[in-house]
Amino acid sequence: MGSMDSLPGLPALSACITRAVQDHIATSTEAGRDLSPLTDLANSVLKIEGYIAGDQGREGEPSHACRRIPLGTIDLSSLLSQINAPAPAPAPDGAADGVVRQNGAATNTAADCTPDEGRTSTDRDGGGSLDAETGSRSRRRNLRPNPRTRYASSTTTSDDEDGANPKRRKATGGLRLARGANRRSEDDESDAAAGNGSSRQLLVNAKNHPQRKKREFNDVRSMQPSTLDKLILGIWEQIHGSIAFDPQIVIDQWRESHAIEGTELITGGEDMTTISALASANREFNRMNIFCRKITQASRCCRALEVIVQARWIDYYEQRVQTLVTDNPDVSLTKNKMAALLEACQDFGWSEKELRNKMSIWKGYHEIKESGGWVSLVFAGMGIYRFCKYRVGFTNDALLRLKSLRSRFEVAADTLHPHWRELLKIIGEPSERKYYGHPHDWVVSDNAEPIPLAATYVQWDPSFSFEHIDNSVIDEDQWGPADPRSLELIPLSDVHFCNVCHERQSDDPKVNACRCFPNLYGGNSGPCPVQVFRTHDGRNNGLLACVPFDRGIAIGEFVGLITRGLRDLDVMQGETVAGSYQIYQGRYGNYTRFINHSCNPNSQFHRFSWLGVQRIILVSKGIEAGQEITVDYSGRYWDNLDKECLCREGCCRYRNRSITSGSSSGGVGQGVVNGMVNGSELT
Ligand SMILES: C[S@@+](CC[C@H](N)C(=O)[O-])C[C@H]1O[C@@H](n2cnc3c(N)ncnc32)[C@H](O)[C@@H]1O
Repeated sequence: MGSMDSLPGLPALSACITRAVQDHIATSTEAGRDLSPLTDLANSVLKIEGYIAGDQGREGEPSHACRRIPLGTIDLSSLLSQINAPAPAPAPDGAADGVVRQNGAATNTAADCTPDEGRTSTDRDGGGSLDAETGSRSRRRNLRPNPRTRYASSTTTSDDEDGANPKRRKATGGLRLARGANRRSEDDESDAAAGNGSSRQLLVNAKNHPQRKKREFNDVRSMQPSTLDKLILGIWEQIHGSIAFDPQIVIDQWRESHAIEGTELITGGEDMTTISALASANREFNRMNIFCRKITQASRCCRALEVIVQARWIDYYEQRVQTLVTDNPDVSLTKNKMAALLEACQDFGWSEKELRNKMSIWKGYHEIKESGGWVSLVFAGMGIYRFCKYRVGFTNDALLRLKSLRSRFEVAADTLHPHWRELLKIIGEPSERKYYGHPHDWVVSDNAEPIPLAATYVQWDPSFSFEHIDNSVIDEDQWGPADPRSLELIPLSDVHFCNVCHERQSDDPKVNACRCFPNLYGGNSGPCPVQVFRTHDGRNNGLLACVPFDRGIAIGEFVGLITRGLRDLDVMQGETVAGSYQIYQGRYGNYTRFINHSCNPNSQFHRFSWLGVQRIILVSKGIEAGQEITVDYSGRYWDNLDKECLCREGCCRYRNRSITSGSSSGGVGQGVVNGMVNGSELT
């Protein structure tokens, strides 16, 4: 019988099969499926063997011999015990983690499945125990117990959150939704404590929040997005990115580069010592950063210009062919095309082959423009070249998908980069801006024109208005200049440390060392890649993720008017040493106001302190690009809402309820009566 050594490739195959078994166990457990056939074998070892069909046998063996190939064994007891038992500390050699033994040797299964052979099992899966709330990809990774997941335990105390009492997490997964009686009684208790039985409240789950997955050096995503996905993600990232897109900068930069002393940085190039000397001085380094940023911006505009001109060239080429066909009706189409091509070759100074190669890519740009509009070309970034060169996934469906995104791209681009269309003037295309205001002043849908936000509320509130703000505003009539969210009655110091990572916090990026939620705090926040969208199922609007939000990433802070004493309006309620305060999003706030409820949500509210001030932030539990962002409003909210839940989850807790009176405003809760929905008590 052949040994694994003598059959190259089989260890990898074996590892893949083993991994499939592990995945099956993991996903079945998370989905709550019955694993009894396996658990009955909990003390056993699963042996995997294969046959090679039509195998001629090895030299010296009869050709009809059916060769059995040992593909390894899986220690079920170790695998199942990780799922069912409290998490042990990670074994340094991965031996406790679904180890596969092949011919006696312990082998790292995933490493064999992927090209990065050098990884140890500790490298690979570093974090996460089995967790019911994670997306399937993370679930697979989370087979390994993670000593860092103390927040996730349903038994953790608030001490845990401060890091004072780290406990191992229960394998049941603290992020699992508490359901039924337990959940309701928990809610009721908190209600009673707050003396707030009648308001609709969202629940901040203070005891745990989704932990960000630590990116490992060798982390390989098991499911790579398709090339079209990458292209689309690239467009969203460029639109929401930190680099301002303004074609004017190309011209300004050109002028500036000749006017300032640093001209030699781009024109001289004669000696690198000039650059080194400049960089060594702090001031000069700073200047160099700004210069470099401007050049990067300019280059991005130039690259966009190049792509749109090349796509436009295809239109001109086709027009030229048409003219030739009209002028030479007796000449075949192919010959007319060749004639047009050769004319162009002369002007370009390229060979026919060179031009044909380039044309095939430019035709790709042209097709993308026809579907996704100029906006998708302008913001596509470098990925577009590869997409058009290799045409992986460049199908009609892909083009239809781009078409459905076109107006969504335009809303984001027009509102975040108001001048981008100026580039289109150069190619003789209309350049008037279509969408004004804030990105979230528009409600988008696939395959339909965006509509103004106010139009989607007018049936409940004819005078609806909503101002988008980045930071909460203190209602001074109620609180004076003091911020009731402040965690210290008398501020002891101007220096603040994070109560999670214990690092220094500052709005100045040079001073800040807290990286807990870097997209929100620490000086480098940008526009959040989300859009308000039309739901068409009775929930009015909702919030859509344009890009993926990995588990543990903050989506946004719940901001609004910090006030108190509001009645019959829906508010988020907070609690600090100063007492109770309310965050009211009725007239101003941010995109967190548009998040709908789900009984199986993909985000959750979480308390965080920034610069000594309590914040309520929305943290992702793992959200894919294009998914609706949802949160669990909690029983306290639904107890006071005369409406059925439309989340359509199998585990829905608030559907088929008996509705007592007329539903609040018939739809969205932010109508005439309630002005704004939300409410939570921060206990
Ligand atoms: C914070 S708002 C969310 C945004 C809201 N859909 C809108 O268009 O403004 C909460 C309101 O949205 C509606 N809503 C949210 N989630 C829902 C759900 N799962 N089922 C039914 N209605 C929901 C309810 O009217 C609720 O009062």
